[in-house]
Amino acid sequence: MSEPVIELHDAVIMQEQPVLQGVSFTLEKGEFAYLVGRTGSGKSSLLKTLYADLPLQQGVGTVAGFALPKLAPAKIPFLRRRLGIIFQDFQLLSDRTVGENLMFVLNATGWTGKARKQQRISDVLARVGLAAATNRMPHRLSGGEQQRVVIARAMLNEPVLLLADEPTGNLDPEVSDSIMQLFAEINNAGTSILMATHNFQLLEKYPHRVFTCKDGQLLDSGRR
Ligand SMILES: Nc1ncnc2c1ncn2[C@@H]1O[C@H](COP(=O)(O)OP(=O)(O)OP(=O)(O)O)[C@@H](O)[C@H]1O
Repeated sequence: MSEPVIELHDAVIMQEQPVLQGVSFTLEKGEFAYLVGRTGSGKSSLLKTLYADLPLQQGVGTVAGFALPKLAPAKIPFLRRRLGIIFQDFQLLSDRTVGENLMFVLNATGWTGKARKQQRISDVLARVGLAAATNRMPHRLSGGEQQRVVIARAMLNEPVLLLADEPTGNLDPEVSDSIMQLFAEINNAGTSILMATHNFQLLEKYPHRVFTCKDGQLLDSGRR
């Protein structure tokens, strides 16, 4: 069997003080899991630890094959290249077209060859149903379309894992549904997904494994 995409053992998730303690879980290749819990319970902090925005100071763990404790700063971009990271607020560069936003990431992650890069941009935009949006400015797109561009951007480097923090937080139910369907397609193609959400309707409608942050611990509620 291939190694898990995420493996944490007895990890402490730290902000200025411990947020979650004794965190142990694995997420297998191709698995989809939700991360739920009240405001301030530690969902974002856990995700930040997984993409090395917060250091893992206690416990052991690997993400996408990178050992998290003592991960050298120079290695962090290589870890992030294996991940797709998606937030609630879209964080597209507002002064560049959709295509330029995606080109920016390809250039920053070492892609070469103009035709190859343009082909990759066309491919990911087609995958999220926005083939015609290359030359549009982000603010001319709806919230749902902007989130699709963010997902396209996250897919550029064929990540093994998508980490999504409230990806439907600003979207109405219908648009949230279409984002979930897109996630399902991405997941079915083999990418693991860990998604923090407050939206329990999505959990009911698209059942997957559920992790709950509660009282400083991470509980594995199993599949709903
Ligand atoms: N940058 C920071 N510096 C210090 N403490 C922080 C920081 N960010 C979050 N915290 C604290 O860490 C704890 C967990 O916050 P976190 O943002 O991980 O929760 P969350 O479950 O994602 O909340 P929400 O659902 O509101 O996004 C909270 O007590 C919060 O105050």
